Amino acid sequence: MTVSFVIPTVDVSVLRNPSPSPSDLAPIAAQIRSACTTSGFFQITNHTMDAALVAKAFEYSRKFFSLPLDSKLAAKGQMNGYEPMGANAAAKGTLPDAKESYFVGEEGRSMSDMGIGGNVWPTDPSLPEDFKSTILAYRSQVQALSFKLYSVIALSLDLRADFFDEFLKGDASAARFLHYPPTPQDAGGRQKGIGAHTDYGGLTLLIQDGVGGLQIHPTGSLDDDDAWQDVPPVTVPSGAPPAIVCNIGDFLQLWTNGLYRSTVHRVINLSGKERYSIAYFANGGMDNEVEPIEKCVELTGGKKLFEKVTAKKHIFGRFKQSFADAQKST
Ligand SMILES: O=C(O)CCC(=O)C(=O)O
Ligand SMILES: [Fe+2]
Repeated sequence: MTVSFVIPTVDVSVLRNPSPSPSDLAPIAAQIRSACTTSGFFQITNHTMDAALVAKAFEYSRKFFSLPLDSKLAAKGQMNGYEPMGANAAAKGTLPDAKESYFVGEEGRSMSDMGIGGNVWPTDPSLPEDFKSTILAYRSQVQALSFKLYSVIALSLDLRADFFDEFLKGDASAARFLHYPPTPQDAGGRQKGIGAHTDYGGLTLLIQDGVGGLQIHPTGSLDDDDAWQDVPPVTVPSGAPPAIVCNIGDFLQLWTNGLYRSTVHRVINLSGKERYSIAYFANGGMDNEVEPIEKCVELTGGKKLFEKVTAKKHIFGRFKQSFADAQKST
C-alpha cells in the first residue's frame, strides 16, 4: 500500500518576536511535532530571513555556477568550496548525482580531523564584489533561524526551550548552494539530481526555486518506486521571503528514539529547466555525542533503539561513503 503524507506549511511569524514565550510558540510546536512524527518534512513561511537577501544569494549562486569550469575548480577545497558535477552519489550503487554544489561553513574555521578545510572563495573578476559578504550574510541569517527552530523543536518534545543550546555550542554548520541541470526524460529513471538519502545531521533548512523536483519516500523501502511524493515549491506573496523546507536529519531521529523521522528524499529534475536550491545543515558542534533523550525513550516504549554516536564520526562516515559510491558506479 502506498502511504502518502501531508507536508504542512506552518506560518512561523511568531518567530519574528524577539523573545516569544513557550505559550506563544505552542501552536507552531504542535504543528511541527505532527509533521516530524509523520513525514519528517514541513515548510515554513513568514520566517525571519530577509527576502531581498535570499533573492540576492540565489542570483549570486546562478552567477557562480555559470562561471567557466576552471574558475569554479579554482574554488575547490577540502569539502568546503566547489564540488563538481558527478563528484558523489548520495544513494548506493547508482550513477553519480547530476548536480554541482558550493559549500560554505563558518568563515575562518577548518576541521582538519574531519578532512574539512576552510572556506574557499572564487576570485573570478566577473563576480560581484560583495559575493563573499552576501553568502556569509545568508549563512548567518539561516543559522539564527535554525537556532529558533531548535527551541521550537525542544518545546514540541515537552523539553525546555533551551534544551539543545548545549549541542548548538560551537555550531559549525554549512550552507550548500546547489545547481541541478535538467535531466533528460529518458535518463530520468536512472540519473538523479541527488539520489535517495537521509540527511546526516540534525535539521535541514532548504530553499528551493520554483522548478520542483524534490521528493520524499514515505516508507524508505525503495523497491516501491511509485511511492515517491513531491515536496512542491510553495508560492508566497510578492515581497515575502520564500518558504523554507525543513526536514529532520539522522541526529533528531536518534535523539527522539525514532519518534521524529529522518525521511529518505531525492531530487530528480525532469522539468527541462535549470534548478537551484540552497540547503543549510543545522548540525551543531562536531564534538557532540548524540544519544536518545531519556524522555523520548519513555515516550517510545522505554527501549533505546539507537546507539550513541559522535556527531563528527557519523557525518564524516556518511560523506566518505557518498564519495566512494560515486567512484564505484562510474
Ligand atoms: O536541492 C534539494 O532540494 C535537496 C538537497 C538535499 O537533499 C541535500 O543536499 O541533502
Ligand atoms: Fe538531503
